[in-house]
Amino acid sequence: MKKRLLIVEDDPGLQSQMRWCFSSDLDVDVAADRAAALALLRRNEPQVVTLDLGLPPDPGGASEGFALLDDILRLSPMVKVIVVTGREDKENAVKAIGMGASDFYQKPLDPDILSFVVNRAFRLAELERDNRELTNRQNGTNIKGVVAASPQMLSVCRTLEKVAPTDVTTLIVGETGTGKELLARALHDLSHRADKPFAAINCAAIPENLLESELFGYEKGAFTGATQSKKGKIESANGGTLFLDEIGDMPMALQAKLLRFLQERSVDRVGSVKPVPVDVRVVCATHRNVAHLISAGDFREDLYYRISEITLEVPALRERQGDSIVIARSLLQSLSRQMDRPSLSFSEDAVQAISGYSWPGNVREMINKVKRATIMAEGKRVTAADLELTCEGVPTENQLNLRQVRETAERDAIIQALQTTGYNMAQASRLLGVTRPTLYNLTDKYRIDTSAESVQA
Ligand SMILES: Nc1ncnc2c1ncn2[C@@H]1O[C@H](COP(=O)(O)OP(=O)(O)OP(=O)(O)O)[C@@H](O)[C@H]1O
Repeated sequence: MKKRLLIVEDDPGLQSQMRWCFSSDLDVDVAADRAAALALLRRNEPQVVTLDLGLPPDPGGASEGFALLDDILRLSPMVKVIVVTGREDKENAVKAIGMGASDFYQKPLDPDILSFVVNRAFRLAELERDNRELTNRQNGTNIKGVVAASPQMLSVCRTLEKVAPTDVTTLIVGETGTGKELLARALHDLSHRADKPFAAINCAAIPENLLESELFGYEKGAFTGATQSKKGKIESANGGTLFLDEIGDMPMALQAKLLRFLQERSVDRVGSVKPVPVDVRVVCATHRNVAHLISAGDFREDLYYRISEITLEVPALRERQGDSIVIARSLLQSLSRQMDRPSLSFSEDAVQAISGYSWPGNVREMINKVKRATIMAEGKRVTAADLELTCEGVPTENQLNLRQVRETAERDAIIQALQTTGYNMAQASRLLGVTRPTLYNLTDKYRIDTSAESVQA
């Protein structure tokens, strides 16, 4: 693939110096403002962008540059953005890196150093692309209970498999119903602690005054009604894994006590002054935005750093290409077996509705809908109406360009056709109105695994 660089710079002198610096090795585009930069990003899909933060209408400040950085990373998260700042402008450089820029470069322009920084960014983009392709090629997951076929979820599963054998404190974040608890259990099951207890507690479901004694336990006489001593969840997980669900909802006072436990690895039961040493691996989960909680003063930053030695971000179901139909099929199979209605399958309109729907309640919502449909279906086919579904589209402003829209639609249609025909290439190619060789070319192009066995339940 040809290397393409987008230079965003409003100073005509610097524009031509930079163009001169790179045009012998790279395809170079130059934009002087945000609108032109976004148009070139959509049209030419550069792998690397150099971005001068001081752009019109705020050439002396950085507001327009930051807004553009945000746009670029939203539209094309894999692009490497090198932020170009003034000589003394360390603060903005740090802020840009925090937002997701991959590097920064300080003026005045030194062609050798800038070339070095730009080449390094191209190398990084290339390595990441190779890595993504490798991940896409290895389809399927062996994690018990997790059904996944999308590159996004498979990548989460691979990270989980690497993290599980270690004792690092792991934070799992993701919308409600995405499978955070399922993954927390998988972390335990794949660890050396698997034959020891997995103790889970939902910090949002227990009233504040009870949560402390539930977590830390209490001594006899610690409060009215404490007729005998009781171990808390932390102690009962000894040797195993403690799962703190909805950690974002933990009251401030308890956050301090939890932090102390994480630092000292011993618990103080309520009403006791003798700490009890405990060996647990801690996994936390939340559907809330912890950064927002911290800035609102509702979550301790020091505790956040303690619990997030590794963070697993579970994508929403709508962001996982091809997963919705694979999970729906697996659910239909198990639920119809449970309800004694075997051999149910989805009709064509149901398959389309499942793929087109945005699943705001993620897998949990899907379980409810498939359960309902299993009860309601009249024949052997479950229809979109049984699922109470209608189709939705992706908002245009979140799509990079027409090519991306076309390719996403093409990939989804191929996956759907393969799934509908049980991965029969001849039938799928007829359904899609293309020849078999064309279908093989397309599955190669999109790295779609054509063997049904690769999609595991
Ligand atoms: N990839 C998956 N494959 C199969 N089942 C799944 C998958 N992800 C989630 N589930 C199922 O969906 C349901 C909800 O999952 P889970 O409780 O783990 O979500 P959660 O993110 O912890 O939700 P919440 O934030 O509301 O606590 C569970 O029954 C779980 O087994």
